[in-house]
Amino acid sequence: MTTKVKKAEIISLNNINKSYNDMRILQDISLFVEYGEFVSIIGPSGSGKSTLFNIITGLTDADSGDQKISTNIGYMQQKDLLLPWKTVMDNICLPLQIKGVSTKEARQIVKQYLDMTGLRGYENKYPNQLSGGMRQRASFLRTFLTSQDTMLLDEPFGALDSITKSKMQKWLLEIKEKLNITILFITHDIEEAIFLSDRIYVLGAKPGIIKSEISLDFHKEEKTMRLVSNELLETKNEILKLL
Ligand SMILES: Nc1ncnc2c1ncn2[C@@H]1O[C@H](COP(=O)(O)OP(=O)(O)OP(=O)(O)O)[C@@H](O)[C@H]1O
Repeated sequence: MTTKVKKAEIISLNNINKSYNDMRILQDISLFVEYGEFVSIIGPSGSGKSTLFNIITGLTDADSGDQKISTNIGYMQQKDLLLPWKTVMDNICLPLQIKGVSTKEARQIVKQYLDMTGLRGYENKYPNQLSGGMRQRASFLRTFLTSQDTMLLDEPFGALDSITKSKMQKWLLEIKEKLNITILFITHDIEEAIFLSDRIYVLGAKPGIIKSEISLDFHKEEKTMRLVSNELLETKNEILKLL
């Protein structure tokens, strides 16, 4: 028997509750994320997933409960929020400039990541000249430069066609290793969650409660194998029954 060695918990929520206008949105949410993990949250529309991210990042206060965050967080929201009048390079430089880094230095920093993220050759284009996948890469790199530790990604591939989505999922796993980051990820797509994650929290709606925590131990090293395995169907059915 193998026992899992627990790594450092860098995000830990205990019994978080949140209501809007007397409507309970999140109820007794307890979850954790360990350093280096890829954790997904899957749940129906309106189950409070984005609200949970807003609470973790401090954009919204919980009504009750405890949270311990011991990591720097970059938050990539559902909309890519790239400024249409700025080039890709200038969009990505923004968070660094806001931190006080000079334009010249910010550009030098961004240049180091262009090859790794597949953005080389696109840096002088404007967001409306990019495909959906490229926009998400630019948005990802901009978010990464705000934190460099932990990324909260709210349905980053929700609007992409299935071929681009599949490429971007593989890209994300590669880039996660290269950048040595932790990811907390929201998705509606069960196969996407199974492919990408080390663990999944399944959220129920009205109110948003955690119905299950699923560890994905199969094909941990070679995640593409998951998509053709028997375990995929079993796990997919398990999640479908919960939703
Ligand atoms: N600032 C707010 N004021 C009032 N109600 C809000 C506010 N933010 C969110 N809500 C409500 O809280 C509920 C949960 O919203 P939230 O966006 O967190 O869900 P979600 O699971 O992320 O949904 P989706 O998957 O559709 O993005 C919804 O009913 C939403 O209308």
